[in-house]
Amino acid sequence: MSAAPLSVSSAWAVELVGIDKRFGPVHANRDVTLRFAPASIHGLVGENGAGKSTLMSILYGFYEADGGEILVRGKQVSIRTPQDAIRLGIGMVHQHFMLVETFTVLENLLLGHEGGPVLGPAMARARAEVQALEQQFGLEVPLDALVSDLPVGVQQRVEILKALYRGAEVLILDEPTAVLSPPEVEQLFRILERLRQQGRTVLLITHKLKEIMAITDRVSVLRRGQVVAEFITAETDRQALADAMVGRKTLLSVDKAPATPGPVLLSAQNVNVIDARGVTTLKDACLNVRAGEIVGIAGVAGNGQSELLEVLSGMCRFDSGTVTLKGDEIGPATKYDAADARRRGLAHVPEDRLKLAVIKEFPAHESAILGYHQDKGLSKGWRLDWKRVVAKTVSLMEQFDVRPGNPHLRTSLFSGGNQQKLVMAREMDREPDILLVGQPTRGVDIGAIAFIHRQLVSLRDRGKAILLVSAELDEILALSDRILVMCDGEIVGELSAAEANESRIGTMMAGIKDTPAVEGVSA
Ligand SMILES: Nc1ncnc2c1ncn2[C@@H]1O[C@H](COP(=O)(O)OP(=O)(O)OP(=O)(O)O)[C@@H](O)[C@H]1O
Repeated sequence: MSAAPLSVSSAWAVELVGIDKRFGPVHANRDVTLRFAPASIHGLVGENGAGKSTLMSILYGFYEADGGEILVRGKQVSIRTPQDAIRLGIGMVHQHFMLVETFTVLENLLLGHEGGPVLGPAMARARAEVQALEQQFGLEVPLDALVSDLPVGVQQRVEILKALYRGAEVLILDEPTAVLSPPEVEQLFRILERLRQQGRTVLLITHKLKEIMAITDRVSVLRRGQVVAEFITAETDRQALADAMVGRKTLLSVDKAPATPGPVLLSAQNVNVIDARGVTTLKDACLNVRAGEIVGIAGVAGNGQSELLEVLSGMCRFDSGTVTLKGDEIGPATKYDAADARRRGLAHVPEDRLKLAVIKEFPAHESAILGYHQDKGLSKGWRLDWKRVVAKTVSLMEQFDVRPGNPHLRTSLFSGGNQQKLVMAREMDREPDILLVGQPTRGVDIGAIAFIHRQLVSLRDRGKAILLVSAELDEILALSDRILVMCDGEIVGELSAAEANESRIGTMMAGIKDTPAVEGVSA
């Protein structure tokens, strides 16, 4: 089934008119009217919980609206299921891909195909049709490879191709760049531009205003379920978008004084990690983090940053080398786990919030004390004192502006940004001497990002040592006093904040070594 030619009987590809949706007491979409043009990329921005995903889920048939109507190419339609949406030429690429990992790309593309299993000549025809689409949109994917063997950027291309193969004229992408490396983002943008040139409509949900400015034609801003602003992208800027999202003036840059570093509190010397397959995932890592400084680790995801954080936080063993925590040496044979790390004054905000930092199914007050159950202030005798736990959670929620401030609400019902603020509050509450923090603002809206950044700078200014791993170069550049760059399991270079810029870091991320400066990576 190749994509049908665009037949436009209206100036709009899709119109959402007066869409309303409630989840119990939450009014997720309030009388939303939005119109999307053919041959355009339309951005949708808003704070966590503003109602973007709900609106797109209504368009894709996951949820039914309580009120309002949807028009596709000028005709009123009823979309009750994703199959209805697909039949109307609407496709969606989710943040978490919906592919069968043990199938090949081609098998995934044909899965759920209306004609049932495709064999022999029909299979050859389907392959030819898919290849034609690949050509048309510049979407290269290895059709016979197993999905599980593909990098995340290629899996995403499979999802896009799948939607196009099912005839999508309108493609919804929910935070598509959250999991991509910078070169993968560039490649995705080239594909989206090709889609636009070929008359398709792309609806792009993202928290990254830079992406909105780079690629969209128009952008709509949602706040508390309502459309509060619409812009032609060329006529606006990031600041205006940020202000509309938050509803007040927002500081986009991080306000910080130069660091005054003290003694080294955390160091690694020639640390190596060899994984179960015998691959060295962390090679001879050497670094120092001093009191009163933020050291940022830049790199394309999967180049050893996660292993480095896991070793330093006691979550993963290392095979050789030494870690020194406030003067105490830790070797591969030393007993050192996450609880030991905490006792020694090291706190850790893990990269994978949902897997490692909270328990989704538990109420917020249980996630808010995870790892700190044995604190004397939380127990009565040998049992946890739940009243104190709840009171502690309420206080953390107040300090870190966690919304809603309900300690009994299930953790999974908070937005990503609010879950992250809860984790940051928990880890910073004990004034750790050393904080390891991985991807602190992934999936987090700009209001919460500004808040989290301020907290990190203030911790630094209180003389603490912070090691920050982030896939966001802007974040690394905004926060770090020194920057180390990792590639292929190695720290390939170091730059001071003054020397660092995107292009220099980008070159190092590609594995081209730079001369160590200031502290020296092997210092
Ligand atoms: N299935 C659901 N049940 C109950 N409440 C929900 C459900 N889905 C969303 N909500 C609530 O509806 C509101 C809008 O959520 P939505 O996910 O649409 O926001 P968003 O703008 O996409 O946020 P984010 O940027 O965090 O993804 C939030 O308050 C959210 O908690």
